[in-house]
Amino acid sequence: MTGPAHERAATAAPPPLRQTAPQPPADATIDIRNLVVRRGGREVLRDLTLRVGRGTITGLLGPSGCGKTTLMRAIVGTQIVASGSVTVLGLPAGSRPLRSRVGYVTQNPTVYLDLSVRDNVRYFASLYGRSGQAAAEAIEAVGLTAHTDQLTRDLSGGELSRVSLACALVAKPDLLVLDEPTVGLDPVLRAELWGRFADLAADGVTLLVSSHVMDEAEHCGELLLMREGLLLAQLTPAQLREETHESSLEHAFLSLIRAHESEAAR
Ligand SMILES: Nc1ncnc2c1ncn2[C@@H]1O[C@H](COP(=O)(O)OP(=O)(O)OP(=O)(O)O)[C@@H](O)[C@H]1O
Repeated sequence: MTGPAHERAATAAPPPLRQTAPQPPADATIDIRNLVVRRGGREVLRDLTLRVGRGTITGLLGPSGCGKTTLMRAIVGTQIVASGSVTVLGLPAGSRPLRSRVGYVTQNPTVYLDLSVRDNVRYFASLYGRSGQAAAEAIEAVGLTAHTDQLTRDLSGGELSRVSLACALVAKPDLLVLDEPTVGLDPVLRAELWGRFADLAADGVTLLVSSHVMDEAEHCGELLLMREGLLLAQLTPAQLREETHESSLEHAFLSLIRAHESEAAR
């Protein structure tokens, strides 16, 4: 989006960052300092500083175009950054040793359409030295056991994205970055996936999950709330409700945005 209003928004000095959630320890899984990213000649991430602790589920929330995917790309090391630092598991984002330790599932499923579900997941298993049994477990975890022998080209959109997720899960990464993993899933499957994410976090896996649906925020231990390339707040769902005096997380986020806008206008 271009235009005078947006250009003004991109150059206005951001109000102070609100970070009310308990700060994770120094050995945070993700440690970002003063990150600036430009795309198409525009600052799409504007001086972001945040830390994400190990074994947590962090929800990355904000309206379409606010920079969620760009931030995830910076974390997995596929985004050129203009300035600032992104450290993952103690190493610079994108460095070679992180390749097997960081899983990234994009919004566009990246699977081989001419292979079955099993063969896709087994292929990724072999890349990471995992067994056929691990592949079967990953397929089970995403609820696709009944489709194991089906060619992926014959799957529905939601099923296809779950194959991508299984391919990431089979590597048993320390950090799993998921871009809108529940889009197109029915409520039962959504609940099951969030249950699975909770199990992974309990095992020490760190999950960063983006969504633009605020009711997903309920499943997260902590939230990163973004708007127009800025991090508005890092806090828990309970803190968001408390700060805004709103019981619905959707209303709470809107209230936070309004408070931020009036702060910026002053
Ligand atoms: N390749 C590109 N070239 C120029 N600008 C881009 C490019 N990709 C993204 N942008 C812009 O960067 C901004 C952030 O995009 P990003 O995809 O990170 O947003 P998002 O929050 O993930 O959106 P959504 O929820 O719709 O996926 C948007 O304004 C977008 O138009």
